[in-house]
Amino acid sequence: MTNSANIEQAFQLACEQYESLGVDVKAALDTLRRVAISVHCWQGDDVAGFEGDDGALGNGLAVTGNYPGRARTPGELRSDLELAYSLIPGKHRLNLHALYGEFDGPVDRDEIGVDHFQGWIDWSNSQGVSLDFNPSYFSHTKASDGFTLAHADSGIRQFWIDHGIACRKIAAAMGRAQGNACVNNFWVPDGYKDTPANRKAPRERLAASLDAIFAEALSPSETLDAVECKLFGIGSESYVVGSHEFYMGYAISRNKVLCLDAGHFHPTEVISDKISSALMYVPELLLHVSRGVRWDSDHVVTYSDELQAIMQEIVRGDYLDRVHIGLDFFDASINRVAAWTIGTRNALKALLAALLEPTEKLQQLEREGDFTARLARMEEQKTMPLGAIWNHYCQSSGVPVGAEWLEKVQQYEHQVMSKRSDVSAAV
Ligand SMILES: C[C@H](O)[C@H](O)[C@@H](O)C(=O)CO
Ligand SMILES: [Mn+2]
Repeated sequence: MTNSANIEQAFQLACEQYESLGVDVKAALDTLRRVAISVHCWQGDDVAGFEGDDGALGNGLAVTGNYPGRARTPGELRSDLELAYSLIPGKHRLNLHALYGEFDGPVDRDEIGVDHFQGWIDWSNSQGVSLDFNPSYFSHTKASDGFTLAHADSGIRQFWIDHGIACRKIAAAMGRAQGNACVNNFWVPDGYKDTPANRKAPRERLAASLDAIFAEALSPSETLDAVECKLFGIGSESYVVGSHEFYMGYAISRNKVLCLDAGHFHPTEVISDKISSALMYVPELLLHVSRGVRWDSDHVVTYSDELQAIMQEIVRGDYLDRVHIGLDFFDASINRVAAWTIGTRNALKALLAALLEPTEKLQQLEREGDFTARLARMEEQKTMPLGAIWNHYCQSSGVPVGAEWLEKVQQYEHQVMSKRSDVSAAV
């Protein structure tokens, strides 16, 4: 049933079903086509980066798995990304971390500049893939005790402040080059393994450091600053300086973009329920769409209830212009191009499902107090022929339909990724 005539026939039948509910399928697809997901570079190489050290990950982040073939150079990462983008319908963005610069020799984090990212800017231009950015506050000797911007030592704090300032300049240059704002997201691991005696002082230091980084006003048409909270990390189980309350207050009081990572809250706490509250008080949100599993916050995004709820909230609240959708997962136990493809296609599929809801009808039933009909219609919606619309969208976007994309990844793995030796052998 994957030949193109069958796909179109199934699409026509599905359109009739959706349209009988008052859903405008063409409008839904036009909207979906305009949404650019920010695909995270770090799934491609297990968050190792290109700083020329051994790429050992640390400071609250861990990648598990040893699937062969991770990207070891910027060229390999770009090639892997190009394959992933060719399997995902629509035009998307790339979210780069500062440790992915191209460095001739050792360049410390407080010294990085636009030159180190010119290769990425050129690539972005040639591919039509806009960039987002992140300072890297981990995997560094000056973060080895788990503190950076909230460090008690003013010299270490200043080093990381300078890193943040350098990253804002790079993000602004990216935004200028691509003609749209580069979202620059700040996440710091700072926290304590065990019960702190003073929860207040590190938070005061973090706020002061962030204020120093953001002191210079940069054009929002070039770059937007985002801040990301976390409940706990490996080694910061008892206390994280940048908690949800800390950053919610910080973003509101400084007019910053608030980043909500789906894996950064209590296991039963969901970010879908936070979107409409946060957007009452902050101008914009950045989402790190991820999937928490027990203690780990970064599994590949699947078509889960929470993924669907996140996309429903964005659509039902009419927030597409105020929410930047990014991804954040890193799984080294499966093919990494497949991980990107699965996670991004799922995010888009869930967004399509939300766009195909009879939102106005559901909200009208709710206003009228008809909760029986609201529940009945929401449940019926779950078995509407989403797959037929999705297949048409993939086919008309020139990307593989169904699991056909997997063959392309397997072929690439056989021809390219499997020939990569271990990182230590790469220069
Ligand atoms: C590598 C990312 O910046 C990182 O995952 C951060 O966004 C995060 O979620 C940390 O847990
Ligand atoms: Mn994140």
